[in-house]
Amino acid sequence: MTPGARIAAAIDILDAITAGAAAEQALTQWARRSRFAGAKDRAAVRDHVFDALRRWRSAGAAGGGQSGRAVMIGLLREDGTDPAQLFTGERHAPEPLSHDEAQVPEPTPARGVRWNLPDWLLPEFAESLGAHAEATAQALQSRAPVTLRVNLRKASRAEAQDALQAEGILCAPNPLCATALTVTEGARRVKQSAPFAQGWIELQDAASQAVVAALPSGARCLDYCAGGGGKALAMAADGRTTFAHDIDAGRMKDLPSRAQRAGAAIRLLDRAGLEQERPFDVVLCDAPCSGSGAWRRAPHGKWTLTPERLAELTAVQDSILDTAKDLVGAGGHLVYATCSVLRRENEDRIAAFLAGHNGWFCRLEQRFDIQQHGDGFFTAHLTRVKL
Ligand SMILES: C[S@@+](CC[C@H](N)C(=O)[O-])C[C@H]1O[C@@H](n2cnc3c(N)ncnc32)[C@H](O)[C@@H]1O
Repeated sequence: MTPGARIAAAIDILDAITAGAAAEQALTQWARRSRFAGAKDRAAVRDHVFDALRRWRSAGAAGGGQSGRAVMIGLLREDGTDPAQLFTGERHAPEPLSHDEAQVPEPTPARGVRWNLPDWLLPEFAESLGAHAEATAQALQSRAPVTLRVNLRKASRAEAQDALQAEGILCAPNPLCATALTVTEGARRVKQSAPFAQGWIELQDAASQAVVAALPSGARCLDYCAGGGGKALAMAADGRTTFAHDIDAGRMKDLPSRAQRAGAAIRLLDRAGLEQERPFDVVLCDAPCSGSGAWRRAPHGKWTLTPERLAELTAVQDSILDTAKDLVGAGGHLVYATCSVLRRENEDRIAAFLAGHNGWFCRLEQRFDIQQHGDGFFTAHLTRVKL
């Protein structure tokens, strides 16, 4: 595909997203009907679409509208490319710019446009992040690093780095966690590499790894909201006896094969299994959240979150902590984590838990800022008082 044809594809996909499709679904549907597109084309189109979603408001302002076409025009302008060079109408490129489209709009000073967030979220960001609010909103406008977790049961970080380098995948140690490597070249080949096949590495954000590395000590650990099991795998690699649960067991379907690849033993527990196996020394609740700390990776979430949905999420978070606390033994720890930067999903939930439950104290609350090395995360350690 020509560069212009890739832009045209991105415009179609963005229009499908605006019409209500989920971003991944719109990309998959485009890929299915575009068999001619090679791996590089698909990657380039995906990058255009995700860049546009990260900067939807500012790109729309620079392109003079809210359509996929206007947003792509604006995105090119923001990146210093004259859109007329690519909007040629030739070889599947978008039609040339109209007279109106060729007029570059005056830059707007509106904060929601500069921060590329919906207006209702601006006070949430300001209250949650104070002096860091603007920098956080800015950080969400660029791509996230590709980060690996080295499985120290199989290889040291240096050994994994060398093995990846031998396959042309270059990495640098990530300062957020001793198990983390940031991929600097060859990220798209990671899943085909021998270190991946042999269970030496997993794809995992560095702050996510740091949350597990900071867990309180305790031999029997439960990942109560395990999902795909990224954190359970990290717990098991740390030598803990690891159990995994999720209200939606289907989300854990790949966990047994991932654990086998990693050489880890993880027991999946349903509700009855939880009753049999409790109490645990550490129960991690990596709760469902807005995902605002990871909106670089899933930028559509910025525009689909609503105040109502946020209120629903905080109710789910409270209920998860309330149920999971009963699985923790005396002197044990209930650990809360989200990949959100919003106070309402973080510190406020811990305050609400402590206000409603006697016999617990909070030993640690830690925020991880969105930055070059990792996503935004929050974790808190609640300890059950020994009677
Ligand atoms: C943020 S994701 C977990 C991601 C996972 N820990 C990882 O590191 O890959 C949250 C998970 O919580 C699960 N969940 C939602 N409500 C729950 C509940 N009441 N009890 C247990 N799990 C729940 C969801 O199905 C989802 O898989």
